[in-house]
Amino acid sequence: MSSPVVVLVGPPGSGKSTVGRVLAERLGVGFRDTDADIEEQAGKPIPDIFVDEGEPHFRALEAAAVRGAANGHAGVLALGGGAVMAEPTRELLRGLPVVFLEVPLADAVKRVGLDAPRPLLAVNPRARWRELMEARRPLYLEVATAVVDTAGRTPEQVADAVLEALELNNPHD
Ligand SMILES: Nc1ncnc2c1ncn2[C@@H]1O[C@H](COP(=O)(O)OP(=O)(O)OP(=O)(O)O)[C@@H](O)[C@H]1O
Ligand SMILES: O=C(O)C1=C[C@@H](O)[C@@H](O)[C@H](O)C1
Ligand SMILES: [Mg+2]
Repeated sequence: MSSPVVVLVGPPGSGKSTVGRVLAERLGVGFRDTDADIEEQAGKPIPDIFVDEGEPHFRALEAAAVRGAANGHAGVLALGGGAVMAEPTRELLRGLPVVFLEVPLADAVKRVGLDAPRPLLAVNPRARWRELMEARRPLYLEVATAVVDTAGRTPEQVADAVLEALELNNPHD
């Protein structure tokens, strides 16, 4: 069974999806994003899943999506921001090259404010983001084999730092 060459974890706005695509292109491998897998399977956007079926249902779909991708996808894999909250998911990630993309609150709020709606950050995004990070930071650190700071870096620079952290060959060097 094939497994990912890089798994990206981190909070909303850390750039997992954006950097993941850059990394996949650099490495010449495929890219998968569990958020996209869930939307495809459910046939609707994530905010609609939260509204129609609730967060617990979304988390169950997410755990299944990570299981599928961690056991069959040989490229770059980006996880949803909350995927690491599930213990079975953290267990699955053990032994895989997992990079925690760090981002300070100010940058994250700037970034996610410009992007698609995120149900957990719909109200009072700054306070919510801080709360999420407090609960999740230890979990991101638990699964990570490397931590990369994204502050003040473009997605391309973050991709370079990820390759360096994992000692993977960067075709751009
Ligand atoms: N290093 C960066 N510098 C500036 N903007 C960035 C950077 N990385 C990502 N962005 C922008 O931030 C927004 C959020 O990025 P992205 O969707 O990749 O985050 P994510 O970590 O996948 O979030 P989620 O957990 O919600 O899936 C996008 O608009 C993206 O273009
Ligand atoms: O941080 C979170 O809990 C989430 C992040 C997104 O990637 C999506 O998975 C969803 O919006 C939930
Ligand atoms: Mg994403």
